[in-house]
Amino acid sequence: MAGDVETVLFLPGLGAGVDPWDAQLRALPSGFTGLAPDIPGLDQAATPGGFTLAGAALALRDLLDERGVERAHVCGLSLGAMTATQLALDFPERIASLVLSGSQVRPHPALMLIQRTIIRMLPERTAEGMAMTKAQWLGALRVVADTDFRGKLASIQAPTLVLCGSRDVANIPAAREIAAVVPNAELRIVPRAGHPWNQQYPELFSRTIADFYTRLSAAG
Ligand SMILES: O=C(O)CC1=CCC(=O)O1
Repeated sequence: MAGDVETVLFLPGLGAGVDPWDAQLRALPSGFTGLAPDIPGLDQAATPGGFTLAGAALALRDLLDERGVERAHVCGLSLGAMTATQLALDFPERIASLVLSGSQVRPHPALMLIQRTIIRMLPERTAEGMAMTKAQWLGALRVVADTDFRGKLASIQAPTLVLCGSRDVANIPAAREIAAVVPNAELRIVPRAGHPWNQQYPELFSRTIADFYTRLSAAG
């Protein structure tokens, strides 16, 4: 942490658009500051091996080095939450806490296949609307599909808030699994919320994480 100010590193989901964490950056409690980079390497996802969670975690560790941040609170949604998990596994000493929303442990192969099949049929302009190409989108989803955090999560020591919208039904089993396996985790299933609920209910998301960070600060 730089000086007395604690840093929250926000990591977005796929195709989250411009400034997806705007509301949360503005609503951080006093004593906290935010960083909200893109997921590193995602622009290379069309090339096999061009984007990996381990590569993204390494680049984020380098970003923390550049900014002089010794330990960060990391808050991720979806692919961002999976990247946050990888960062916590690879560089545990750099992680003050985790917020994992709509994350995954071992994505269901059939669901991933269906998702990729649908995306292949979409027009290119759908991906352009997410500031990606279809090839990058499919490449990133291949990385998601190949991820398997089973057997690894129990080593995470950082205080962890696991979140999932009650309408994000595909990710609720993973949220329950993460909260059961990570030793210092708490779970909140958020009524009426969907998958990208930091943008759907920005004030509620901001209050939820602010409460978590304030409790951590008070606990010292
Ligand atoms: O939307 C994303 O970021 C990709 C993804 C990971 C888990 C999930 O449900 O979607």
